[in-house]
Amino acid sequence: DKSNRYDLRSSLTARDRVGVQDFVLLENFTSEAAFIENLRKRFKENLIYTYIGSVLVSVNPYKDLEIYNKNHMQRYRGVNFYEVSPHIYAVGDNSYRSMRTERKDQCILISGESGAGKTEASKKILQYYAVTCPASEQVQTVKDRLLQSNPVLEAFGNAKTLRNDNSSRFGKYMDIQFDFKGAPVGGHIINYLLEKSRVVHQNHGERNFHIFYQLIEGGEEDLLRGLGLERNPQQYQYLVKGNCPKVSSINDRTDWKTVRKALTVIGFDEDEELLNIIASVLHLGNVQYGGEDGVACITSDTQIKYLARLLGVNGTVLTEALTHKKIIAKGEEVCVPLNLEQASSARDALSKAVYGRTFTWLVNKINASLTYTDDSCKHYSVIGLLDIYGFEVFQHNSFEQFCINYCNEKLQQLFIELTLKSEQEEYEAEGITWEPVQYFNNKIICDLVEEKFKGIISILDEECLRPGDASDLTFLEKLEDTVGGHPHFVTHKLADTKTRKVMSREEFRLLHYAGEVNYNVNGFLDKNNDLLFRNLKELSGCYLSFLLRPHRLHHLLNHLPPPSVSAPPQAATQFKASLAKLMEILMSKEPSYVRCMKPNDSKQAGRFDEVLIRHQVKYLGLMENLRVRRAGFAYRRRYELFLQRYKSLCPDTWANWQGKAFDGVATLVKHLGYKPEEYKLGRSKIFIRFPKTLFATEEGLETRKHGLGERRRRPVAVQAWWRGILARRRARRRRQAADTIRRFVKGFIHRHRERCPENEYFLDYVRYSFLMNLRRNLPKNVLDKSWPTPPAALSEASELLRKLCMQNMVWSYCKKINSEWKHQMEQKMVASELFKDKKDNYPQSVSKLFVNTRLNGEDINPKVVQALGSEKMKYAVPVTKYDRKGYKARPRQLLLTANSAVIVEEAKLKQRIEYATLRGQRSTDWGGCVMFWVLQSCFFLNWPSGKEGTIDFTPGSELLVAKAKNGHLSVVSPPTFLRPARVYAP
Ligand SMILES: Nc1ncnc2c1ncn2[C@@H]1O[C@H](COP(=O)(O)OP(=O)(O)OP(=O)(O)O)[C@@H](O)[C@H]1O
Repeated sequence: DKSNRYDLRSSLTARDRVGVQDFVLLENFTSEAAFIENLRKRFKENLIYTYIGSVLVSVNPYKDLEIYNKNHMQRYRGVNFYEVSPHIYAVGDNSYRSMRTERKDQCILISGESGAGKTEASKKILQYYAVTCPASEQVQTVKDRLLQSNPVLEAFGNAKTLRNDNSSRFGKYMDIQFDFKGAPVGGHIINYLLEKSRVVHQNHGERNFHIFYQLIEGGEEDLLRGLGLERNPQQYQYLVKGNCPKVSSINDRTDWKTVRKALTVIGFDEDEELLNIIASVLHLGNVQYGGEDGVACITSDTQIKYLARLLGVNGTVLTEALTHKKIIAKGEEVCVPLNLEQASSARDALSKAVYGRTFTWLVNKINASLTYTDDSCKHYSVIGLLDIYGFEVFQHNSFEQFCINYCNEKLQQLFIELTLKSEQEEYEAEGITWEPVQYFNNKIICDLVEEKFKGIISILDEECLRPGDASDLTFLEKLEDTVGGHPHFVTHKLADTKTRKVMSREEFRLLHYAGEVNYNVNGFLDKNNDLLFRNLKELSGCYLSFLLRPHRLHHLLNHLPPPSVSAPPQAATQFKASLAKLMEILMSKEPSYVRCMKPNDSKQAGRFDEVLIRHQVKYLGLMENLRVRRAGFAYRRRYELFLQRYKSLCPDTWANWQGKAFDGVATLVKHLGYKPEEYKLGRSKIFIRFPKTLFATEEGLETRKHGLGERRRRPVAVQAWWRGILARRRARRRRQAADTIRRFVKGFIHRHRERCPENEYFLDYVRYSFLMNLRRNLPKNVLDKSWPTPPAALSEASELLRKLCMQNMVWSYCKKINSEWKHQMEQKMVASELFKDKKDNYPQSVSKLFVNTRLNGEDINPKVVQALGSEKMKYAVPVTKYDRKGYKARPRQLLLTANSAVIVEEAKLKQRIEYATLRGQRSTDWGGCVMFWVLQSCFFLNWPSGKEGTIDFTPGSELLVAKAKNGHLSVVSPPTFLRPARVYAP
């Protein structure tokens, strides 16, 4: 993984870095022109993705780019958001990882106008999960079904429009459920506001839902014959309105095969009935009316025959239902014929209702096949994908645009709720100083639309339900009366002259957060009513018989027109309720945003229409988004969580931090080298300003985890085993210690008794410690009288030992006495007799040995040798030589060594010199009477007898022997040289 990451980083070429990858890094981040220029620059290089913090902005390339293969998927796996070039896979991966690590449900909200690439983006995320998430055999089935749900839903819910050849004509929210291992195990889809009007009418250049064309183009001959269909779309009124049955970018025949296969994967076994209904809708469209006096009658019964067969209804009842309506007059039910226009409306209403319910039923079937049935996995995490129509602003905007734009207001409200507002509130709550960002809170517009009693939807419902001649125009008047003063509402009547010029009298204008939109009220009431003529519902028992079988789709009953007394919820109200539910779902999750844009209106690759882009930048609220990102902090986490996650990165916080979490985090970030401008510490959370700071930390963690993980996995078993051994060892030691203490105490109590089991441990211990003590403190010499005090039990043995020791010392002492020593002793004895109590310095002289010279009869001034103990003094060495008998002494030499000063006979000296290696100076000139050699550690003076002289010793760094001016012999010597430590006194 790591090497992969480096590969990837190095693959971030100069091209990848065109402009900025994240708008947050734009120098001039408040300039819309700079924003668009960055988009343009990147788009020209086929870099269609750019971030605003964690929001992904995507521009539809209208061509296949080589950035969606498996290699790419693998590269984005587990890689931090900012390490690689922006991509839809990074968003998918980020949500997936957050879900896994933080155990929080996620949602990815994909918005943008028709053709901007929302559906493609959601499919890419789904494919990413299908490829990269772990899978078992069962999971593979779920993955397949999740993927295959797309072609089915697209066949029934998508159509070619002017803006998009494959436009989703419904909103879709899809939950992907993951088990604890992170494998996708199920899913659930909620659909919103299918554009049913397309079944009966299409604008020029547009088509009906794909499935009709697929069936006619791709259906096998037998199948078509059975359904009473011809292989020619031109034959069907519902397929010719847009005058565009064939589209070059669409291959209906292959798509048909794909859909059939997908239906099999999903486990769909009612496709025969499904196709019957699709064919019925086409036959219904071909029901033609004629008639006189305004009374409608069906001109040909061919369609009725087919319909009766395909739907299993009675032909006469169907004919009656398509040409009459029931009304209650004076308490009685009366059957009233319809005029031509009314009959056509009834027919179209039936077609729309049939198709709409079939679509809902299909979604339910898909959901049933995606339901995860394993009971052992009750707790799964969820990633929701919302692919919903973006803001729509056309030349003529109607009820559908009103609903769609209302939905977008709600989503913007959610965005504000989840990011902008809560962000600022959080900073305040955490005590973090932050300049508040001014943003437009669109709640005021949401309220204008949805408020109870006073909102536009309530007023519309009221008009639909009130008795009397309610019409689209009376609805408009009602609006003027009720919300006329609202700052975001204008009508022709209320507008200033300038606005009046661009508004018709049938329009009202809403000032949406993204811009102004004029809505034409024509058809508002009908579309909101969405009702079948009351008597058509009687058909329901048969024409939708298979749908109504309880075990199949019992809930469809709820969607059927209710009995005449209680009115069904109106379309807008239903939509409002389902949006409220959606908001609730999204609110409980952590959102990620993908903002899709289309670069031009002609579906062309490489064309970047700045006007169109500017428009989208505005109504996607991107500049607002960027402003907030730049002012705020990119990331925040509770101290406990932050510390828990990153503690291993600092030796002070690893493995456990004992103090407060706040202090731990402070220590940690200090260790990580965060700069003051990069973060702030709030009351309970750390706030990190730039994503890159966090990602550097994340990377550190990854590296560390890699190391730790390796080490941790292998030794777990060893650790457990070793811990067991240590614990047992500690327990054994504790037991032994307690036992020892117990025996010691008992022994102490019985210490004066004879040796017995109670005190034997104690006595042994005492004996042992006495002997050890004695060994360390034996007397040093025969004169030393010290002896450790024995314990009572050992006094006798101690005395015996003491005597033995003394005898031993005396014996060794005696052994050392040689004849010379013996002689000394005798001398000392003589001296004692002579000087004891007579000479003051006698006591000090006792321990001093007589030097040989003296013993040899030499007469050396005692001062000489004594003084040799100090180097700083001046020493006189008077050497007058006589032997005892008065003969001239044999030539003598003064030998000064490190320890002694002795006069030796020349002959003996020569002998010594032979042993020594002569290294040093030799001088013969000291008043003509001195000969000396300087050896490494001593020097010799050749001293003629009867001569007197003075030697001056001075410490110095180098040995130097010379005749001084005053006639003395000057010896400069290093401190270690010629420093007699012990001398023999003469
Ligand atoms: N990432 C992409 N790479 C290549 N082509 C793309 C990409 N995204 C979108 N397109 C092209 O743009 C067309 C429209 O995209 P898509 O159907 O996803 O738009 P949409 O936003 O879902 O529109 P609608 O709201 O009408 O459903 C696609 O059919 C495809 O041809």
